[in-house]
Amino acid sequence: MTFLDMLRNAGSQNQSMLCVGLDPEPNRFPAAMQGDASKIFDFCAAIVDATADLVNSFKPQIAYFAAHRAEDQLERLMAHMRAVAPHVPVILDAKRGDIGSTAEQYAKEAFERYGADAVTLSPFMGFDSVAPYLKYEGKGAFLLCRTSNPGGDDLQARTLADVPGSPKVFEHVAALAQGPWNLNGQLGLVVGATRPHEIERVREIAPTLPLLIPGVGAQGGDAVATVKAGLRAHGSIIVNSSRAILYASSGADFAQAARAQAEATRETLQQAAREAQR
Ligand SMILES: O=c1ccn([C@@H]2O[C@H](COP(=O)(O)O)[C@@H](O)[C@H]2O)c(=O)[nH]1
Repeated sequence: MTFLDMLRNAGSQNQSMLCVGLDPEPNRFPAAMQGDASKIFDFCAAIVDATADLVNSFKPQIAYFAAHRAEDQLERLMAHMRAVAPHVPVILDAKRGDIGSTAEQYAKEAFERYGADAVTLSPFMGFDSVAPYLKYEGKGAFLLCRTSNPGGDDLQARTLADVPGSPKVFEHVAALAQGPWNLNGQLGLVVGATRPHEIERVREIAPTLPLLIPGVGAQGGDAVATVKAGLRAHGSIIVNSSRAILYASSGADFAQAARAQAEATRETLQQAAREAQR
């Protein structure tokens, strides 16, 4: 089954646009595990088990594993997600971008080593840095377009004077992903929930692409405005929240608290979708 099929199925089975982000920081684990990087798998698996029926996807962020030499735990977690929630796609947040020969290795890492269903990529090095991922049939690739961080303005909001219509950089990325770069319909875009007006703009340019939208929760993005902007066209949306769910409680009840927070966030998103459809 392709990434897009899985996303559609999980979204309708779980009635959800929510993606739970897996950004494990051992210093924020509950007392019995605190500071212990060998517990990364246990912590994340408990979150996955508690939320698998509430999400349309999971998004492990690879830096949180690699920083603790815990790639083996990420491999175990990928296998665990496949076992307990085979219908839920997993987006590996790696934000890779490199020359073609190196990109081939990164693609192998994401899709063969970790068995991800989709990956995040930086488009900054151009199409030949993206193409190796598209050789993996049915896998998804999300290009950074208009990111949630303040520094996203530094380059993404600049104007490209030598491209017809003088688009901003993020508009050009959206147009490339909707058009010439999207050879087999595998591309999506990353757009921050902190920028609902620009989600609208991206939707005008890229009406059919799936949008991965981080920034609700800890970064303060507007979940309701995000859904209304993202659902203006036909593509699906994946609204990520990581820390607000993972660390909803610092106690032994962290998994139950994560479930409650995920449930509330899912309901906020669904309610916004209902209002948008009125
Ligand atoms: O523009 C972007 C692209 C990616 N991210 C990633 O999403 C999560 C957000 O975590 P929160 O705890 O919900 O803030 C994190 O993994 C980022 O690396 C992003 O925030 N913005």
